[in-house]
Amino acid sequence: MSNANEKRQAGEAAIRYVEDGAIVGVGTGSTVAYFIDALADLKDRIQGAVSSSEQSTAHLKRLGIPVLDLNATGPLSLYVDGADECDTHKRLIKGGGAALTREKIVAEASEKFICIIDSSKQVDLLGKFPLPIEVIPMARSLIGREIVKRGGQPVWRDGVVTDNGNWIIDVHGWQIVDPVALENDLNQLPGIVAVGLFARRPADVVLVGDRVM
Ligand SMILES: O=C[C@H](O)[C@H](O)[C@H](O)COP(=O)(O)O
Repeated sequence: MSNANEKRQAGEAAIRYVEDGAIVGVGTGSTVAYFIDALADLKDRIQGAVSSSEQSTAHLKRLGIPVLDLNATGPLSLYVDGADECDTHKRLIKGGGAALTREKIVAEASEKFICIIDSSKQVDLLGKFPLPIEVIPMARSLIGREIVKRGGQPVWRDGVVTDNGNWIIDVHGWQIVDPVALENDLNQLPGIVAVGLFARRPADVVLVGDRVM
């Protein structure tokens, strides 16, 4: 079961990685919400944030933190985000909140990725949490069939439209022994926008509550 106290501790602990003058990449979700709250106390000491979702953008703006365009900022020094699962190599499943594609873009643009989680997210093997995949709507069935060929059970997250206007398929039943190989394989399929596996680009630091993993 997830632990709100550990999420808050992790969100607040991540603040120690924020340097004066920084532009901070900001993820999405309930753990990141604690980070955004804490970041507001530093808003006069940073240039602003690059956001990974409309939800985080609204939260940042509400607290008076400038939201900047990644095309204008160039590379970022720091990205802070939560996860749905994290293995011992800091490889992640993300996308429970459907924000995976923009999260992946901001993570890729950032030098350091700090992942903030509670202890319920720690696993030895990724895959108990259904793997979210963002797909172009017309490719939903095509991708569903490709997933079945690979032994997964695809479930359309009916009614959910991502910030990019696409759909989400959650894949149940995969025990992900080689996350890099699966990520690379799925990335080849036309119609997949992004896979919620962060294995090619794992986190650099994982905070479980206020403790470095
Ligand atoms: O799409 C959502 C994101 O990947 C979140 O970072 C992830 O689902 C974890 O969210 P939470 O901190 O609410 O558990």
